[in-house]
Amino acid sequence: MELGAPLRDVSRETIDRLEHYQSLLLKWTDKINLIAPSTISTSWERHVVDSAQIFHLLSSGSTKLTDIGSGGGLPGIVVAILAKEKMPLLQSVLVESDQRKAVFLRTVVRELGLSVSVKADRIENVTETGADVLTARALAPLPKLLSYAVQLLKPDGIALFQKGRTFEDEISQARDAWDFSIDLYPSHTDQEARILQIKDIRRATK
Ligand SMILES: C[S@@+](CC[C@H](N)C(=O)[O-])C[C@H]1O[C@@H](n2cnc3c(N)ncnc32)[C@H](O)[C@@H]1O
Repeated sequence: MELGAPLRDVSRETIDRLEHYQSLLLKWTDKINLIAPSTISTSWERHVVDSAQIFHLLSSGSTKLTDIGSGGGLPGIVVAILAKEKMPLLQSVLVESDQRKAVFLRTVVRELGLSVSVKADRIENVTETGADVLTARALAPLPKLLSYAVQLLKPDGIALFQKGRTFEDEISQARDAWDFSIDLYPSHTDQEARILQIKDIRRATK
């Protein structure tokens, strides 16, 4: 197994936990389609390593992370596994409206002893606000993600969104309705993808 750059400096225990998570993900995917069948054979790189990149973009003082539309726990569970070793004060909330996926997420949290609570609800109903960091992967177009960000982040919080090749179009669309500052990071797992680090998000005043 190729660890990938985002996992080179982690302990054997953390790799064991990530492998345990991957095996649960593959086992449950048979029944509830947590990842696309076409990505099963490349799931380590495509999902685990891809999600681990997010951990390296957290600021060191982060204590409260919210991951929305977590699905099978990407990136939220992977980030929480890395945080268990490297950022033990980080507490995460994973928001997932599909009840079966929420059961899966709670199973992983229990088996791996992670500092994570799972909200089996729609993002729009979440009342825990004031997150330091908001993450989302494969959930919604950027303008929609920004509306979730203003709902859930503290004023100086940071959003980390993983986007594929449409990232430039999504950013320019979002500029119609939102003001924000953004930094783009390359993805280790997909040349065409970017990680969008966004802050100072406000509705645009026309
Ligand atoms: C395409 S999946 C992506 C899952 C995961 N983030 C990943 O990268 O594999 C989107 C997930 O978001 C959930 N979802 C979509 N809209 C939601 C909403 N409004 N509130 C909560 N969960 C939502 C869906 O149930 C689904 O599991």
